[in-house]
Amino acid sequence: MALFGNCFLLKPNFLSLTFSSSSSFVVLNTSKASTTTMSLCTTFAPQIPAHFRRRPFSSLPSKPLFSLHPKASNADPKGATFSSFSANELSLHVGFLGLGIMGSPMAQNLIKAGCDVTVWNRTKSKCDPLLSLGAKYKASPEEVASSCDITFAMLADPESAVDVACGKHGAANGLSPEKGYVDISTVDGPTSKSISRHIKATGALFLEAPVSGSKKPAEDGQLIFLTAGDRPLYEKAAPFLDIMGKSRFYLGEVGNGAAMKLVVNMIMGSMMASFSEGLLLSEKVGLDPSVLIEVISQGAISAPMFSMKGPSMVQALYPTAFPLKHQQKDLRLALGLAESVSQPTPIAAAANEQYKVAKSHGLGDKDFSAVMEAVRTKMEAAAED
Ligand SMILES: NC(=O)C1=CN([C@@H]2O[C@H](COP(=O)(O)OP(=O)(O)OC[C@H]3O[C@@H](n4cnc5c(N)ncnc54)[C@H](OP(=O)(O)O)[C@@H]3O)[C@@H](O)[C@H]2O)C=CC1
Ligand SMILES: O=CCCC(=O)O
Repeated sequence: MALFGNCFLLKPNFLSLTFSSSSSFVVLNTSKASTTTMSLCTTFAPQIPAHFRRRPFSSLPSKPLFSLHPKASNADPKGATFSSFSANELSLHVGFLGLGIMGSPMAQNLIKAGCDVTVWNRTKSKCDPLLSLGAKYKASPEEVASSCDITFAMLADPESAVDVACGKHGAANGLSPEKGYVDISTVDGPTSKSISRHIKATGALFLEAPVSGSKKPAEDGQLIFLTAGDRPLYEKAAPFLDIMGKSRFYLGEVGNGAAMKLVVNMIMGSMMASFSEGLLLSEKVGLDPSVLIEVISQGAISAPMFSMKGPSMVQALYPTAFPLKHQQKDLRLALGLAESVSQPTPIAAAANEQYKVAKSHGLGDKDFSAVMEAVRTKMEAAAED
């Protein structure tokens, strides 16, 4: 990487970024040679008004921005063995609160890896499949937290995350020093900070750890954890995160994990709304949307999400992996995050309106790809005008 005046030159195959697994420093790997040079250079874009131009980077950050750890186990691809974890780590008692689409397979992977897992869910019947795999049951979050060393929570939204952590018979009542609480739910930073304060008032440690990845990655132990909070708890929970996920980022102070997750999901929600518009437009102008999906899959805007969800969207089928109501919640929270720093986000705001319409049509429990039905309704209404 070189800086030439205003130009920031990257040789993508020559320099690859890797991240040390033992420290939080970003490492530049210069081992791969290439002649390709890509430039992000303000002087190459004189038509862009100065105040919109990208400011040149003056140097690499002097402080690490985050640390990334790839999966630290030598688990086989099916998740059958986890021999890199010591008996000591796996002997910790682990609690799991919230057994929805995500929580159930995550807890199941912990049980299958040999962990001692105690579960609780508001709707008790959802515990049954896990109990038959060997999990223990407690009747409240408080009882789970008091019987476990680390308690994970995977709840629907800020309200339920607060209630389960801080409410009557909430986890905080069962916590004490030496214990830890890891909240995996997607919530906003202020909510996460408030939960953190409650948890830490008990002497226990707190980590926020929302995930990227949906139902299938949860089943396959391939989630991406976006963690922030007490570093000692991050280290203690790492073997369990590695059972449930393929990588983990440690992002510093509580709120940073939540913010990262909301930014990712803001982009995702806008992408899906835009993809829906494209599928419907292609059909309207006489193209085969299935061919559009194939064309996209071969080009620069290819994304697993389009290839995986596109074929069922074309058939107006939306089998739920990520509920639409949660995507709308994330857009709402992301817009709040943007507002807190006075950043305009008109694209996300427009996408959010589509999800709100879809929700009002009773599609909240369908997959978020059902936003296409809101786009379709608008298109049909416009055709009638
Ligand atoms: N599905 C996905 O692809 C992904 C989801 N997420 C996020 O993970 C979280 C969980 O998602 P997911 O598993 O899909 O959601 P689900 O709707 O399937 O599960 C939600 C869970 O929260 C519980 N819950 C809801 N309200 C309350 C309440 N008031 N008190 C106690 N428990 C409550 C539900 O209990 P009950 O069974 O009784 O209803 C259930 O266990 C959300 O924050 C979501 O945004 C993150 C990444 C991917
Ligand atoms: O919050 C949901 C994220 C879904 C995904 O990352 O595929």
